Amino acid sequence: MIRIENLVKVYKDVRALDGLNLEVRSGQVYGFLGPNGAGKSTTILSTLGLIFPQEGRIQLFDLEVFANGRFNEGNLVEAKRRIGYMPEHATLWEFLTPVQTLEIIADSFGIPKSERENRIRELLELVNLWEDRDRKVGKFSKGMRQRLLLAQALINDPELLILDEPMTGLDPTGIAEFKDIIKEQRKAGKTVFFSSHILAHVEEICDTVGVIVKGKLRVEDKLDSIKREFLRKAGYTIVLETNIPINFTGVEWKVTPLGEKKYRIVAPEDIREQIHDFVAAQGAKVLTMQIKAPSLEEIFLKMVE
Ligand SMILES: Nc1ncnc2c1ncn2[C@@H]1O[C@H](COP(=O)(O)OP(=O)(O)OP(=O)(O)O)[C@@H](O)[C@H]1O
Repeated sequence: MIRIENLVKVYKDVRALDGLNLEVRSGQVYGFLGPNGAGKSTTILSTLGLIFPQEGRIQLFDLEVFANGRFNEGNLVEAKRRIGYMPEHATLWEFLTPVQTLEIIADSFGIPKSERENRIRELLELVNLWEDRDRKVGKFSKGMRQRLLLAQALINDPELLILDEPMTGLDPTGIAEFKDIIKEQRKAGKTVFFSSHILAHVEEICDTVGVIVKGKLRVEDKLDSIKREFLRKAGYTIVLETNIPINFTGVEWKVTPLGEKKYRIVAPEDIREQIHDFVAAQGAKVLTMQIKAPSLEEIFLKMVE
């Protein structure tokens, strides 16, 4: 649905995108993670033709929208008809109600009046704002505003949703509600690409995560695979009983004698195989084994280091 190759965007003296490669496939919920200033908004704005990158290639669906330093306007317009976009800093008309807001957006997409009423009701029910349909948006909480912005992004029944930091500033209830709506979208067969600088936002809902750091994609994988990979780098503490003094040299293990025949081994990586070999060769016994797996937050921090 989105294919980005070697994208470069330089703002004056800042190289915001430094040869970015990224691919979002049909039906995926893709979490685009990265610390503040990593280049997430720049990627999204480039993808939608809202800013001009200098180099690289962007394809949306099967349409080439950017190549050789220029946008293909025809392809871009065609692609954008099939996309729903929620910007990071969007404004709402404070004196209008959700229904009035969506009527204006529906008109801008040329949705016929006969379909408009049903479509708006359907969307407001989906984002849990139907009960508030006649209240002024100016009185809405951050969570309600974000849900209304999402309803706006969905007005044209898009195949691909692009959401820039949609959960930032929401409280835990707001985040849970927003995640539920995204899960519904996935069930309905939509592809969702959303950015965040908070790892917890991508948990439970993303199939794939891409991590951008300083304008480059550092990791692109399934969340489970990323977790597994880091589990191999977890800390291991094993207590062994053995008649033979342990003397592992040349490895980063810390061996501490714990009284007669007992040793504690602390290692910063998965040493189960080596311990197994030692136990098999020496007839030693494993008394306890602890694995200190890094939390997702620690994994993320390691990736962006
Ligand atoms: N219009 C601009 N002019 C100059 N520099 C810019 C402009 N927009 C962004 N930048 C710089 O480009 C880099 C990437 O910014 P971008 O907004 O894409 O990051 P981000 O990952 O979306 O960050 P955040 O999570 O804070 O929104 C940053 O160093 C930023 O300061």
